[in-house]
Amino acid sequence: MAKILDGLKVSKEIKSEIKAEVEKIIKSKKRAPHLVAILVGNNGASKTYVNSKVKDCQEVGFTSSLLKFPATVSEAELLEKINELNHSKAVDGFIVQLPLPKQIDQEKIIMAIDPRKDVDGFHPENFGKMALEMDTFLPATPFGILTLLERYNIETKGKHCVIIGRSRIVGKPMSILMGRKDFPGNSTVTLTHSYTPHIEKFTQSADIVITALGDPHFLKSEMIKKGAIIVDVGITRVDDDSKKGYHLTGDVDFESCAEKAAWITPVPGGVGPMTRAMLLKNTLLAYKTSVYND
Ligand SMILES: Nc1nc2c(c(=O)[nH]1)N[C@@H](CN(C=O)c1ccc(C(=O)N[C@@H](CCC(=O)O)C(=O)O)cc1)CN2
Repeated sequence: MAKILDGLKVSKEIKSEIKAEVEKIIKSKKRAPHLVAILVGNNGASKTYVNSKVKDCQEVGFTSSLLKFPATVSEAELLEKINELNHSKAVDGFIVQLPLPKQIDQEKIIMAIDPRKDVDGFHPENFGKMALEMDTFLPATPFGILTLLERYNIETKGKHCVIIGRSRIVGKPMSILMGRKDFPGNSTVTLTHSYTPHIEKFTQSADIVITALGDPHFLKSEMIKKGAIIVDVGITRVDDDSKKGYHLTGDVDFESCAEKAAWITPVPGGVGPMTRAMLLKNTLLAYKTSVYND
């Protein structure tokens, strides 16, 4: 039976480490780090995520602002706000919650963010630095997965890591990070996607499988090898009769895969909370490296 990679527990440890650092900052009479989150439209999951990001900031002693825009907002309006935040001395880092409505060019928005405040690590300059193993903000979800593996002392060196999904937020950066020379990296990486025929041919030989598809129960036990490490990034809301009206399901068929794997992340309580903790880490880094904080 697989052991659990408990993202909720590790995220709490990381938050308390950050909180201790913030207490020292405040004691030395400096201002607290400040994160701004931009939310566009009414996507239920996005609302949940930004609200939890604001709550996380309160928990560790950061200040934060949540800027809400209607789904009809123009690209020009958003760009104007980004320009304002880029120049604000009071803002260390900011994020634009994705996905954005169709009329907004996501790449244009990301490109407009000052890379020094890009605590999501999505700007091409930061993505390039990540690929070249230079110091920068790492995208929160892959950063969270690496930290989770590191805290559980999971060996990645020389292992075959198969990633399912090539999104800009998870799959693509994850494929680069797992192959980097620093720990936990040094894996041999296979990046699979919707045009990969017979994905099971790859996952069956993988030491580590990372799924980021949003396809509930996609990864079945017959697709993995015994003793594999399974990381589930998928979080799908499935409608039901509960009070909330839905429950969360990952890409992994948890019950069957847990019988065969050595380690596995749960959904909820796995990668999601780690994503949030890493955003805090990046915001603290932005604060420490801010040109306004000498
Ligand atoms: N600007 C960004 N947009 C998006 C990102 C991102 O990193 N930056 N990633 C995802 C969503 N995401 C962060 O924003 C995120 C996903 C999941 C969780 C989380 O805490 N999940 C919980 C369950 C929460 C729930 O009740 O739904 C869990 O898995 O235990 C936090 C953040 C897309 N957009």
